[in-house]
Amino acid sequence: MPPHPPRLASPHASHASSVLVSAPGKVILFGEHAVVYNKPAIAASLGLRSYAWFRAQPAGVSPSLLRLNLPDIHRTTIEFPLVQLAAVSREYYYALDASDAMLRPSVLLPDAERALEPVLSELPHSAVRPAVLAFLHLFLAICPKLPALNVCVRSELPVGAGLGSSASFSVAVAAGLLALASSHPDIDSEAKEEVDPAWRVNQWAFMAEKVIHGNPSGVDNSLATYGGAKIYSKGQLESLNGFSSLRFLLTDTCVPKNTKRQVEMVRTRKMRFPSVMDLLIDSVENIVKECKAVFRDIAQGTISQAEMVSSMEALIEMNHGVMAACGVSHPSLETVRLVTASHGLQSKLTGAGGGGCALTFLPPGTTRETISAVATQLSANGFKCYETEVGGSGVEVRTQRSVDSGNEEGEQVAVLAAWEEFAARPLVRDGSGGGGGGVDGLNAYFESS
Ligand SMILES: Nc1ncnc2c1ncn2[C@@H]1O[C@H](COP(=O)(O)OP(=O)(O)O)[C@@H](O)[C@H]1O
Ligand SMILES: C[C@@](O)(CCOP(=O)(O)O)CC(=O)O
Ligand SMILES: [Mg+2]
Repeated sequence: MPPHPPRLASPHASHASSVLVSAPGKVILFGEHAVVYNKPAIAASLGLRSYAWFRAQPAGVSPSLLRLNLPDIHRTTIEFPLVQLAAVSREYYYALDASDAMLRPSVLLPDAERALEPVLSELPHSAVRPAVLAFLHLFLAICPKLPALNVCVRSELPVGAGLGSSASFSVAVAAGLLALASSHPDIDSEAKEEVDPAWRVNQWAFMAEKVIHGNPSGVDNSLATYGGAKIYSKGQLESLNGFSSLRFLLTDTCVPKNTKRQVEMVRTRKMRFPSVMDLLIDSVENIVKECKAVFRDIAQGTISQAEMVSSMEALIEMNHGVMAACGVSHPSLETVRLVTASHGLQSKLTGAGGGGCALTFLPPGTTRETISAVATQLSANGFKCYETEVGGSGVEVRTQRSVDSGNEEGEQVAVLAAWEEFAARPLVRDGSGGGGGGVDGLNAYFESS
């Protein structure tokens, strides 16, 4: 650990790069909550993504700042003068457990969190604190030279709805900071070590998820990092052929839920009634095994499509029932189930439950008319429907072309305009937008890395 406050990066280094990262949300088909107890879960990345744009602070700005723009959570903008961060950082680094804390992903220990308290005390909303604390932990640990940055994170995902917005936020932030750290000659950090970059992103994102969730299983950040349609079990991912060809409707009940609270609730019930809860959790494991067998059988041609559909529907119904028994359903989720069942479609909660999203299985051949009729009825209940692909790419990191060098003034202006648009895009839950507005225009300025 550095025994003294870190040396700040030279504030306006001309080689400072900007980075645009995107990471998907996820949908859990089977296994939420049980996965916290080391049971397997079946999950896939979603077509809805979070985008984090990191820009080096323009030359001439004083004082040097970390400016964090999080419009999706109460339109938050926070500025941390770097001298203020440097002042708290001595305690923070001291409190990190290992002497090589910067060399490997490290959990935010209570003393390190306490050290950050002076810069956190005035955060207005409860949703803001975990996100900012997670960001600061990664920023200080990954970039100990404290570069001056503007950071904006936007999401196509509804926040707090069971689609893994916290994990896609965590993965995007981890990947962006690691990319900056490895490309910035003024920032010496672990990023120069020879470790699989995706592994490192995933591990740091897991640390951020711990700040936000308390006790995450790791399934969400793993899917947001690696993408695809997978079985997740004890930190390992296994591809699951057949899953990504299935279609689902996602319904956000717009009832806010908090994953940390939901996970704690299940733990409390498990401590109170272990003999009951252990069986429920084991039964989720068996549902996952049955689902895996269905995918195997359909791939081998030993069951018909109709048999596959009827098995999936039964498993969805059973998994939801078990989750309800664990105490994590909600009247709004039961309404989704009733509405979709009246059209012959099965639904279950997805994610932490207690509100948030339900997933409805759309068997092959479900007509457009049926989907529209269901969506219309769900909307009439105040819910919001998403039809989205599953199994797409994981985290993507793109670095900005040489506009930071100051040679291309016109392009600088255009990038700034794109930034403003990116930050001002309407919120998903406003019902007024979402879906990538302000992101498409950025493609011209970034290249894959
Ligand atoms: N785009 C975002 N910007 C800032 N913070 C975010 C964003 N997305 C998620 N978060 C953080 O994650 C929390 C929601 O996490 P969680 O309760 O796990 O719900 P979810 O099911 O969406 O992951 C938010 O309260 C916030 O702290
Ligand atoms: C309930 C849980 O299984 C999934 C939570 O997902 P989400 O935050 O509701 O998107 C918790 C976890 O796996 O860490
Ligand atoms: Mg979450």
